[in-house]
Amino acid sequence: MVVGELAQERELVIIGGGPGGYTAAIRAAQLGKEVTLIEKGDLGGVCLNQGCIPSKVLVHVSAKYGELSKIGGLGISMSDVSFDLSQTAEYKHQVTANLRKGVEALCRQHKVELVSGKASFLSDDRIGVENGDDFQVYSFKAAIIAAGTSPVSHPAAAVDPPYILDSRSLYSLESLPEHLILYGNDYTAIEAAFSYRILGCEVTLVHEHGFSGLDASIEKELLRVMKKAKIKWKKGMMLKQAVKQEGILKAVFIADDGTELELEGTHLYLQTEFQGNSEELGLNRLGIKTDSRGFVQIDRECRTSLSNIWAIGDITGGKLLAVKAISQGKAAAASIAGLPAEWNDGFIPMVIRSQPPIACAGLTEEEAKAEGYKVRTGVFSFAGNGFASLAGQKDGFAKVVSDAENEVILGVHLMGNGAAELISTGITALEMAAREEDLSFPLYPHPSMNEGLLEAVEDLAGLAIHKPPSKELARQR
Ligand SMILES: Cc1cc2nc3c(=O)[nH]c(=O)nc-3n(C[C@H](O)[C@H](O)[C@H](O)COP(=O)(O)OP(=O)(O)OC[C@H]3O[C@@H](n4cnc5c(N)ncnc54)[C@H](O)[C@@H]3O)c2cc1C
Ligand SMILES: NC(=O)c1ccc[n+]([C@@H]2O[C@H](COP(=O)([O-])OP(=O)(O)OC[C@H]3O[C@@H](n4cnc5c(N)ncnc54)[C@H](O)[C@@H]3O)[C@@H](O)[C@H]2O)c1
Repeated sequence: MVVGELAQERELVIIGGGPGGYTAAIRAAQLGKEVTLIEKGDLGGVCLNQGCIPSKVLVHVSAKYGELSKIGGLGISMSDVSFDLSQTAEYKHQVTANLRKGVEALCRQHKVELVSGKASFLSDDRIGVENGDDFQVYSFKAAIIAAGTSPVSHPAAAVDPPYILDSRSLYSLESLPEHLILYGNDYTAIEAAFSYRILGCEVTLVHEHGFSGLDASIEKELLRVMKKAKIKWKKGMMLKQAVKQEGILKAVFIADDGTELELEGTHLYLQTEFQGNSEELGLNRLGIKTDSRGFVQIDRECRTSLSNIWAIGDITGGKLLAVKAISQGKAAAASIAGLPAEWNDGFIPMVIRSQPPIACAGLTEEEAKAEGYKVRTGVFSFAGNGFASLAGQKDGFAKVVSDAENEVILGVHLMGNGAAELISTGITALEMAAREEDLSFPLYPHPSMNEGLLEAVEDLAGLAIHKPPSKELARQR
């Protein structure tokens, strides 16, 4: 091993080039800091290379494939429709490679020094970086830890890895699974259920509890759409054991009353727990406070228990989302630059790319009631929206939850085409503590899915135009 003799002096070092780390690097450079970004694998982290982007490539491809069966009625005819997962994989590689190149170019343009290698702390102001036989030492004034998490393997599965999938291997399959069993109630399980089912796989979704965090009416619509897509679904079952016997994967599930369910499949996805990648960094040696799962404890500025070290993204636990890592990256950079800084965990958008997608922010009706609000709700089905109708995408609805006492919007829940884009209006409204009128007064493009949200807001006062009156109102008239 070649060991650098002297510690090379740096101002700010960032460990991990995922969405948290590279956002922090660019923002800190914009704020005048000299930045060194250390990455042991690929720039872009889990999000770009295994997570957000690869999963959404499959969502996009399967949605296009699914549309083909409906285009006959539009006057377009096509023959010889086929699907080839290896070409999709090639497309995914091109997309991720281009995005990686983009991140690398941006870093260079902002004069962020990129260092390849595995970092670990030697002390509270020095870091070692190992790359093959080379070992370099850097001293720093400030550091940001953005090293992400690792999945913890599920205790009930004793099967070879190719047949057992976690959220990171689910999108790197070389061939389509014949029968994919998904055990989980998370975004990943739902997104994969739709993508793989639309591409022709048999899909069974099994979980112990309901889909976490969804408004009950959205969950009901999700189950209806899943049934329509022929995704099999079992609730209230816990995985007891998964084994591979004579080339067949067998998963045994057990209900509270002891009833067992045995499923045979080709692949089994297991929703796993995660642990922070703190051990390899030597955080315990430094005395940086972590919890029992290796998640680093931080304050509102993302500062750890050591005053010159910040931590951001998945390694800080809580909601493991790129959207949070990005917000924390900007806050940490601002804090290091001496600016007022606080990361925003107010209205984290919850997006599930089911088909059609779900996007929610703020309180569900059930949460608002539990918090003691006098709640009123407005609901508008996309079946009544002109654009949804012409695009043949009438599934889903918009629902708005508001405080009946002062008309302040408390939550926005969408399921329908374009929901992930449309939710930004809801988030802005929530962030600005908008009242119903703030959303119903502005003009909305026509025809567009946006009008679905407008009509849900109008429905709070029973004034949606493209919705029949309630039976009670119709009787009164
Ligand atoms: C299938 C899937 C779909 C997802 N979809 C979404 C989505 O739609 N929206 C969303 O917001 N989030 C999504 N996520 C979550 C998202 O990927 C993570 O929240 C995000 O990647 C966290 O970013 P991060 O920067 O904290 O860490 P990571 O992206 O995990 O990056 C950490 C980086 O640190 C590097 N590293 C670790 N240790 C060291 C070391 N010792 N030295 C040097 N480098 C090191 C790693 O190589 C890695 O590149 C998805 C995840 C998965 C798996
Ligand atoms: N559309 C999306 O936003 C989307 C889609 C897919 C996956 N994801 C993200 O992908 C990653 C993997 O997703 P997942 O759904 O498999 O995992 P998850 O984050 O939903 O959690 C998996 C398990 O770990 C537990 N857990 C998570 N964080 C914890 C913490 N800090 N302390 C204790 N327990 C914790 C959860 O309760 C759950 O049992 C996550 O980052 C997830 O948020 C996001």
